[in-house]
Amino acid sequence: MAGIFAYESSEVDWCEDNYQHSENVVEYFNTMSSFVFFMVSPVMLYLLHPYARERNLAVHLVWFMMIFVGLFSMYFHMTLSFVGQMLDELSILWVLAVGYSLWFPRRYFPSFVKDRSSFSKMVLLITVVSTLSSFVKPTANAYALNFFALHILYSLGLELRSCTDQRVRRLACTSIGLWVLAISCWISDRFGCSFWQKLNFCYMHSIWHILIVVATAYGSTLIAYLDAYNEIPYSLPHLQYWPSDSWVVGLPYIVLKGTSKTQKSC
Ligand SMILES: CCCCCCCC/C=C\CCCCCCCC(=O)N[C@@H](CO)[C@H](O)/C=C/CCCCCCCCCCCCC
Ligand SMILES: [Ca+2]
Ligand SMILES: [Zn+2]
Repeated sequence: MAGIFAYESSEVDWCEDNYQHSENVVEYFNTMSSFVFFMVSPVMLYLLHPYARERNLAVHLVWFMMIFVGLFSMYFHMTLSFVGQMLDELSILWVLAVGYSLWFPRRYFPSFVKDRSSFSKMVLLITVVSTLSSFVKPTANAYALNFFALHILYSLGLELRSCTDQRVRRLACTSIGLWVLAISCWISDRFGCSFWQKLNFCYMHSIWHILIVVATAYGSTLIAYLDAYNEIPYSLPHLQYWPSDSWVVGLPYIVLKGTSKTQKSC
């Protein structure tokens, strides 16, 4: 039993050299870069509050749980333990489950699902079964999780087919661009380690941490915007960037310009 908590008891070992900067931290930069979860999550909780208050306070669960994803990611890279790996992967699975329950467009619900509450129960059941199955072949979990990103991109493509709003399209392009960069880093750390070792630059997984958090901030705001547009159109949702709309870098958020039932804008 103690073995599953032991340092390096996970079958996964990322490209970064182990114990390079501390004898207690296996992968120093991968551990430290997980700090970005703690920086972005509180800002997103703050920025999404007006939308969450109007739509459903459960929206806050996504970024609240992302703080735990960051915590478990730090623990995993610090120890490379089996428990760390499972906590890291299962916390991502449960964030995805909450995201799907809240935001999956109701027009794509399977025909036997009558409302969002039944859909959430179905997602809960699938997530519990997936949690149990994840112990069967733990090395396959990360690949399975990445397939959800493909499904999210596919669903976004369907949603955006008829949208001509330039702000929405720009956010979609940035989200997808960030995700492509992030997943390229993840794959190249996994499969191109000998190349990065020759360059003496084994930090692709650390860069993935930063990019995937920002991609999630962009992607989840886009999904939340489309949800607001469909589910609470009277609130007249608009996209803005924090700290300033005119800055090149910033985090997107939703401003609700209407409070009573008025017409749609996109
Ligand atoms: C309609 C559905 C809406 C759902 C929206 C929910 C969005 C948030 C979901 C997940 C957050 C991703 C957090 C990533 C944490 C990374 C921690 C990590 O690095 N773990 C690795 C080990 O250290 C592990 O190998 C990684 C496994 C792969 C995780 C893949 C997660 C899928 C990411 C989905 C991101 C959506 C971006 C949307 C872009 C348009
Ligand atoms: Ca390593
Ligand atoms: Zn990681």
